[in-house]
Amino acid sequence: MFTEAIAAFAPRLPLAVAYSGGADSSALLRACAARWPGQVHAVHVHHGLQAAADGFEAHCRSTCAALGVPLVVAHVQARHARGQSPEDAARRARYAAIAEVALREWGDGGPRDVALAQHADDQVETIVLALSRGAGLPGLAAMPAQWEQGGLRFHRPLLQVPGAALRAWLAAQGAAWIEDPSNADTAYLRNRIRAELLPVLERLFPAFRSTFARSAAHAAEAQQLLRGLADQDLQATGIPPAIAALQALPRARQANALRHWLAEAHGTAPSAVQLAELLDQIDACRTRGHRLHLKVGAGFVRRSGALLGWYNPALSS
Ligand SMILES: Nc1ncnc2c1ncn2[C@@H]1O[C@H](COP(=O)(O)OP(=O)(O)OP(=O)(O)O)[C@@H](O)[C@H]1O
Repeated sequence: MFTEAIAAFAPRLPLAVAYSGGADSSALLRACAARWPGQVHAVHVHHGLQAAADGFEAHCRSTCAALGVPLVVAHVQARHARGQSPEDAARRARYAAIAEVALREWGDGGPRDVALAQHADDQVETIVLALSRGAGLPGLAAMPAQWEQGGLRFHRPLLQVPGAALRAWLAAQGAAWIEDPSNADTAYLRNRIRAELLPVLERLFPAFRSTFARSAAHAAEAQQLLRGLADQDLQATGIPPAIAALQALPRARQANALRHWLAEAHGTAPSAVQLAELLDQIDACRTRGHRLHLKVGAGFVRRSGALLGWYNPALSS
């Protein structure tokens, strides 16, 4: 399964592999370096978060030297904002650091494609986590196999490969990797899902990796349609949206348009309760003197004349 996934992977060359030193990215790096000799780079992100980070970097340096793969190390200090998980903050900081390395170190003729080693088990964990917090379609769509950011194209070529297949391949190569101690830390829900839930799913639904992935793909497709609809509706309502134009839309379309407006213009997301309250208020807002002022996401939505507006008092002071 792993070798088939590598054979089917068709990035632009040269290619960079995001290499943590862990099992998954070690397998990806070795397989890519063997498939495209002299055309593969590695990038390692040193997280100031863990005491062990220096050891990870040293391991990556010696492996890359042995493989003849040029390695760049980027240092980040990921701090998470309130309401953001430390893992999310680390992930965002990591992708931004990789994009910066690409600009600074690789330059013209250097890699523009970057491969990440998330696999089918990671995808299932992402879907289960999304379900557990009542996520909508964007969350259920889970991780995309490809996206663009900072002028780079990121790929996840292993999303159909079970984690065990990667480790089996690596062990057969006699290759060493680092076991990140935080992967066994049961304080992280993701690790408990991996250790406790995945074995049960395996027993009850042996095809769960591919069926869950299919559901995620359906969600991603539906989300694309909703995005298109929100774009159309926001063209009609304007940005920020006019209250009367919102009222002309069915409630579910108002909700969809409002979610997109808040996410794209303000980087914030309403809770289900906040959105329901906002929709009720918009519906009730039929007279000139009607006030509207509600906590929404990380700030407030208020009426300003014929329009809605969003502000965050912490940012505007
Ligand atoms: N410190 C890092 N430097 C570079 N790339 C990283 C780093 N951490 C993670 N990645 C990339 O992001 C992918 C997903 O990261 P995640 O933290 O979910 O997995 P991981 O447990 O670190 O994976 P691996 O077994 O490859 O170490 C990794 O497979 C790797 O390609």
